[in-house]
Amino acid sequence: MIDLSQKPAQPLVLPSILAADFTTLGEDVADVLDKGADGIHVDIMDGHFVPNLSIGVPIMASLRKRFPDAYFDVHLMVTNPELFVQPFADAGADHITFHIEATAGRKENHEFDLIKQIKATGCTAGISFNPPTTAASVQHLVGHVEMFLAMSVHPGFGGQKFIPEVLDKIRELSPKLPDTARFEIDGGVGPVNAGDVAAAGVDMIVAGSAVFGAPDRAAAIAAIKAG
Ligand SMILES: O=C(CO)[C@@H](O)[C@H](O)COP(=O)(O)O
Repeated sequence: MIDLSQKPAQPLVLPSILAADFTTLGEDVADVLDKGADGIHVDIMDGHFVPNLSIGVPIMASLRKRFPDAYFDVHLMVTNPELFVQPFADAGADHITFHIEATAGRKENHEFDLIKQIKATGCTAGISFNPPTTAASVQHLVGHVEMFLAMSVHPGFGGQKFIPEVLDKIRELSPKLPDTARFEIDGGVGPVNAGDVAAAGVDMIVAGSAVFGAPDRAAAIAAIKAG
């Protein structure tokens, strides 16, 4: 089980189930957990915040039932995160991340209300920011969330090309995090650029196609961790 308050010796790898085969999801998840994945990244898309749909609460509940000891990192790419925090927590999420962009135009301090709501469920809380969003936009949440998640592709789809400019934002923000918070990256990461993202200050790597699409998933996970 991942403890976000502890810095891992090597980056943790969390395969994104968006790249799994949904007809054999349970087997795919079992396989990557067996082959060294530290947890599973669960991408939730509402077709509004991002131009795509993914999965909902029943899949999260089924995953938790089948994998009682696995770590599930839920990433809400949705316009109204407050509607989904409790349902995903009840379904078995360990951690819930929402987007700072989803708080734009909402009432003042909406992000703090969301963090409080997530923590009240017993989950840890994370904040995500898209490639065009500055590090300064989330800096006020240092000390309030257990995870910062930098999107290194425009959210909505797996298999996109890594946006290297995101590394500058990670270099800027990661030194400001307390030892008890983690920095995660998501999108276009695999063995070829894992070393660069780790050097920039990331200690949790979401990898979809680079893991589920690899001919040897154990080797892919090991290579991402090794950097
Ligand atoms: O959230 C997203 C995309 O919105 C990611 O989790 C991707 O699904 C990661 O997939 P790869 O880029 O690693 O294939």
